[in-house]
Amino acid sequence: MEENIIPPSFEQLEAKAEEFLDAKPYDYVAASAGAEVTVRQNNQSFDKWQIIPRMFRDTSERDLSVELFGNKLSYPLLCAPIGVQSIVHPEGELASARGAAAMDVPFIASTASTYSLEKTAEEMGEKDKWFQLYWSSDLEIAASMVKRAEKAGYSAIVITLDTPMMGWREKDIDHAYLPFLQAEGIGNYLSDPVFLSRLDKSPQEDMRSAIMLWSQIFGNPSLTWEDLDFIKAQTSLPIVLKGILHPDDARLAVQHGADGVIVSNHGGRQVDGAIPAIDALPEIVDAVEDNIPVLMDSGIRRGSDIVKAVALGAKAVLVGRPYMYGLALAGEKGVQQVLRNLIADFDLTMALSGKKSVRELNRGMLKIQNG
Ligand SMILES: Cc1cc2nc3c(=O)[nH]c(=O)nc-3n(C[C@H](O)[C@H](O)[C@H](O)COP(=O)(O)O)c2cc1C
Ligand SMILES: O=C(O)C(=O)c1ccccc1
Repeated sequence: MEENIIPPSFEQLEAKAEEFLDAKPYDYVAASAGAEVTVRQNNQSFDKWQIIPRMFRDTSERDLSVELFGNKLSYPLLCAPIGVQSIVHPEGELASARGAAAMDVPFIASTASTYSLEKTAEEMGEKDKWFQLYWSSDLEIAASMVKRAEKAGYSAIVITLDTPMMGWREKDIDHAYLPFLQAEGIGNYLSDPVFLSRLDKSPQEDMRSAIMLWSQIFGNPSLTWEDLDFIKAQTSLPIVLKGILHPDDARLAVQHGADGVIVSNHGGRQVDGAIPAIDALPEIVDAVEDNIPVLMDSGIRRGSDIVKAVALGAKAVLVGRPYMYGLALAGEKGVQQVLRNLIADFDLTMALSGKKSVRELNRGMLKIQNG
């Protein structure tokens, strides 16, 4: 890889991806819902929190690891589930999964992947991987995917609750861009025995009908808390609920037996005007009272963002768009470099704040501006 193909600055990385990609796929990744207020505030809200570094604290040896669901993670960092990655790079999720594995960062494979979950798992060998479920309105398909993920070696199931339908994404509407209509992002369906059994003709013979069926069964806006038992009954893996923003929903998650929650507004792609995830985090951490781990995503761009989120009580964070830009620019190596930069920045920021272990990060090290 050429020197500097992955700029260390997020803003430059994004600008470079914009230059490199066609407008449609770039906007699909970069843009958000509505006037894009939430995506901006996701980033700005981190600035409100200020770190108060401590001195003379022997930070020569540092431990960045955390424990989650009985597994040790090298860093409090995972790759967020991102669908249709083939729109920015032909190897899509396969390259991202390899890049994440090389950095010892768990990869969360999306239901809406272009490549099947089994193929992605193969790329990662024994490295930690989670599967993200879009809970189909065809319940047998949802069950089938969860069982396939467990069989393929995934160690947790993330259920995304905030996207039973796509948000109002003005740039995509303007471009009339829906990658699924070109059969991208439906690899887990085209490889699913239950999905295939619903078709009269195989996708090879009649892809249009397969895509039509996908569009009918993808989302499931009728789900309620009572339905969670259905998925729990399909698997022994921990269940993590993604898209939690209200403390009452975090309490409901605990009551209904979720094993973890991810505080997220989907990178601002669903409800424009939604609360920034970092602002929702502290109350949610308080609401779950250490019963289950709380993770967060939406706006993680630099090491200091990770320090702040963990200090506010997140056990780990997920990063989304930055690694997509790395994938676009340099495939597997690009993903690796984006993650390496983020981890190096996190390590330095933690050390320079006077902390030698992730366990030492706490709210006492932060001050809220004008607060
Ligand atoms: C192009 C794109 C596709 C996404 N696809 C999924 C998906 O398939 N499943 C999911 O749970 N979240 C999906 N997300 C949301 C991410 O998992 C994550 O919540 C968000 O990107 C985090 O914000 P960040 O981009 O600011 O880091 C997607 C995000 C982007 C940018
Ligand atoms: O674009 C997204 O944010 C997303 O979550 C998604 C949903 C369905 C298919 C692919 C991606």
